[in-house]
Amino acid sequence: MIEAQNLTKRYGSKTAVDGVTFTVRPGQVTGFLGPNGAGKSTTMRMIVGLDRPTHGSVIVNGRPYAQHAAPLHEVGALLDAKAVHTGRSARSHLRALAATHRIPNSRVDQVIEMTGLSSVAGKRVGGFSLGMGQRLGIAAALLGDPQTLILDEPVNGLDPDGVLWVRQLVRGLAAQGKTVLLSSHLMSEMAQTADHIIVLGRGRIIADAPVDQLVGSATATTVRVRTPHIPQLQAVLAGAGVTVSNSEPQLLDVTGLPIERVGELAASVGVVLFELRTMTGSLEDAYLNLTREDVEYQTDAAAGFDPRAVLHGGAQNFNQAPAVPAPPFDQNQSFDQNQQGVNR
Ligand SMILES: Nc1ncnc2c1ncn2[C@@H]1O[C@H](COP(=O)(O)OP(=O)(O)OP(=O)(O)O)[C@@H](O)[C@H]1O
Repeated sequence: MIEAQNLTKRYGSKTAVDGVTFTVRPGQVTGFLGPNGAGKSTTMRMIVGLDRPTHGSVIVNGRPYAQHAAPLHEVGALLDAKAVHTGRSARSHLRALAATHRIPNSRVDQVIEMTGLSSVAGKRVGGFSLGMGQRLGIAAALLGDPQTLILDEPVNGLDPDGVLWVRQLVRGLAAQGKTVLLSSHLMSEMAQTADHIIVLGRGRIIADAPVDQLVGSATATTVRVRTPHIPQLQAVLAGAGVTVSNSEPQLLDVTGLPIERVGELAASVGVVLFELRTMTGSLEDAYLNLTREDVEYQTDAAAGFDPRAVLHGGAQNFNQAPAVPAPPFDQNQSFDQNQQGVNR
């Protein structure tokens, strides 16, 4: 469990995190969303004591991170996959971390296998691709079999197999009762992975709700009707609180009426329907609606885009079997044989 109270971080005149209060609960995956510069990474760094709050506090599993005697067993964090000694092999990097907590080498081998790094475990980290570095960061986060995991953009640079693996991994960890806080800019992926979402905008919390609730409240539900009798249907639908848009021939999108009522009104004037269905918004729609005012670094395209117009259909058990085996690398494709490309 992560509990933040009035957490604030200022860098000079810049307020990166502005009095946020939230709880990240065990047994579920909590997605941490927000535009670039919203304060997600700063918040995550404060959770693990890498940044000191200007005001407020944050505790993990009941106490500040720095007060845990064996933090790797409490909190596993992937914050910056590049923060690794490039001259070491993946295995020696993990063994060095493990030695700080008397974690046995057998656990190192286990997390190497879990993260699909077996074939490159002896290679220097300096030659790892971005995706391999991410896997190594996830391996390090899992090393102490912690109760709480904090993963900043863990799927960044992963191939589709890797993205699927991370999704299954974190879902499995949450199912074991662990607390998982995960940031990502991939909304479709987050929609499939998270149970609960916290959205930050300019350092403040914009939303903190279960995914379904967030999508339901931040997007409009539309009834889509396909009929050859558009004018007759439009005439009968016209009324207070009903919005009808006609984006294509034979197609109407109706907001403000339940699907049953649209069907009844069509029947009342003898209009034949070829299609009648409810279209709910996506997490991406909800996110874009929520953060429209809070995007600091905005492109013209994003500024002019109206998302509302687009609706789419515990215990330290080192012997625990890996929940989801990771797909191995194609070593020939992913590994920089010349050891030149650091974190490509
Ligand atoms: N060490 C620092 N010194 C000064 N400003 C900083 C520092 N770290 C972060 N900031 C600023 O604080 C704000 C929040 O940054 P942060 O990296 O937490 O955002 P973020 O939500 O993680 O963004 P992104 O999605 O781009 O990773 C930004 O304006 C950033 O420039």
